[in-house]
Amino acid sequence: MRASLLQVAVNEDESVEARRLRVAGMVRDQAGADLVVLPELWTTGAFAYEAFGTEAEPLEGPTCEAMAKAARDAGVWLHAGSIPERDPDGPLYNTSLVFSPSGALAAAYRKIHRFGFDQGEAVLMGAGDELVTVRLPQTTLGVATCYDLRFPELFRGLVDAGAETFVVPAGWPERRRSHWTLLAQARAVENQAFVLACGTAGTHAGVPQAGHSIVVDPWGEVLAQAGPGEEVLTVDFDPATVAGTRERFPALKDRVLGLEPPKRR
Ligand SMILES: O=C(O)CCC(=O)C(=O)O
Repeated sequence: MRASLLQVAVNEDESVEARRLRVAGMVRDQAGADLVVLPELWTTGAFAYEAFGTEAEPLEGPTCEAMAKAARDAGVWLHAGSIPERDPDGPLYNTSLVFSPSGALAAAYRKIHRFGFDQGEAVLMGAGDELVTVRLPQTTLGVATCYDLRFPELFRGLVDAGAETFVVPAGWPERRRSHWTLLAQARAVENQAFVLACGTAGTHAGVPQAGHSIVVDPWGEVLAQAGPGEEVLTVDFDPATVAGTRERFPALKDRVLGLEPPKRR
């Protein structure tokens, strides 16, 4: 299976419209890949808080339309990263979109863990409450977004739902790049799954982005990692490795669930 992670540069000197057009072209160039992955909030930038409201769009909006068409033109599964979603009956959401090679919207995932503590996404957007998996011919994807990477229980939930390959679009800041690599490897090792984590490059809202998108195998080995700038990271991997690893080293079968809290003495 061939995956291409498009580590898009998000800088303020490019308009959202221009970037949308440019990224659609980048997706089209990936014809021949099985899966193409984009980062989190690549239209606005994950830290461009004031743009969330102005650029938010419904699931039938201009980004979805452009990405559906790009997926169809390239004939690829496309995890189109996330957009600020405007729900007509609710708050904004940070919503990831997956398109099939026919351009149909196969899944939408509203980010569960919002980043920012008492500012930014955490106050401007609503939280999703549903895990999402997507069945591809080669593997079952489990989707998560950026800050979700810090919450192992979400990934365990995805494993229980059948996930073998995690796809994690992000807008991870350079300041915490070491956590990015470490957490991607940890999620792969503990769940014996592939991790495809695609971040942004560039600087927006004064926040330099980490880049360094990464693909990790179920043994925790880094199969490929990007540098800091805009880059297409292409990797060939065998999804059957997941079943093989889980069979040969069956740690997931030794899980003990529902542990009691410590008793007071
Ligand atoms: O957890 C982190 O350090 C970064 C998270 C983040 O930037 C996000 O979720 O947008």
